[in-house]
Amino acid sequence: MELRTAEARGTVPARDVRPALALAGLGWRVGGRTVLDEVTLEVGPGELLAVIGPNGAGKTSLFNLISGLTRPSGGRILVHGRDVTALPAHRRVRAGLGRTFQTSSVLPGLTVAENAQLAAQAALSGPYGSLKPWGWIGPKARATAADALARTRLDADAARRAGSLSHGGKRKLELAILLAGQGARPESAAAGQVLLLDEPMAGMAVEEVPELTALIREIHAGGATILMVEHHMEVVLGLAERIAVLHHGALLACDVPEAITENAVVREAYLGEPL
Ligand SMILES: Nc1ncnc2c1ncn2[C@@H]1O[C@H](COP(=O)(O)OP(=O)(O)OP(=O)(O)O)[C@@H](O)[C@H]1O
Repeated sequence: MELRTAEARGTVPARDVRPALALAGLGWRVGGRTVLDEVTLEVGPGELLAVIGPNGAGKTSLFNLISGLTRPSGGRILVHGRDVTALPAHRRVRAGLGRTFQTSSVLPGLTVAENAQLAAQAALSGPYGSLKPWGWIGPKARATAADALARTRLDADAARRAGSLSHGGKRKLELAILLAGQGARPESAAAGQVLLLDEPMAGMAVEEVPELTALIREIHAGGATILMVEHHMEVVLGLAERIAVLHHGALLACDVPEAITENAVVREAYLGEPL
């Protein structure tokens, strides 16, 4: 007897089941050492998936591979079904893949608005720039940046020098820069943004954590697919729909938060550290 799913029988509407981001057997070897070992993971459209793991597990290396800063030794990376493994970082950004960095990428001497505007204009101009002089900001970039600052509640600080913001403020500006760069591209908005957030809570004062958490929740609720590396377990458990656990470069588990916190192998990997 032929077994067919309800979707194949046409009793439920067909939906786009392509993952927003798919990693297939992704590996990275450097200096004779396997830093990442055949990582296979799918992030669904609009999903928020957190990657956790002890120090040195390979989380940043994984982000570097996905964003195109380093090339994998093996495996493939697909964004909305498109193979981006061979694309340079700026072409991946055009495919809808944006990233924040663990270390602040904010330009401290510029104003908050200028930081966001430059990101938007760079996205609009492409990797080789336009014929306009450096620093030229067009009306579309201004509007996109203003929208990103409003979404990150930085509009009141637009005229401030970015360097004068608190650490939390700088992390918010990083998010605004990411949103401004992505928002400037209608093609990536249509396809759905895939945002890689590298330890957004790193170095944050305790009182600043809830606001940034709420901001990430809002960006996610707006439709973005988010892959987030984060050590702060309260934030991870509060935001993530699924949690992937990396250990010694291999994917130990990937499941809903309740299953991960109960997982004995995961607990063992953390050597008794609280999850
Ligand atoms: N360019 C490199 N050359 C050699 N080894 C590297 C390189 N980059 C990373 N590694 C090693 O790969 C391992 C994983 O590092 P990675 O920074 O990805 O871990 P992580 O999970 O992000 O750690 P943390 O939580 O401390 O940021 C570490 O042992 C690191 O020393």
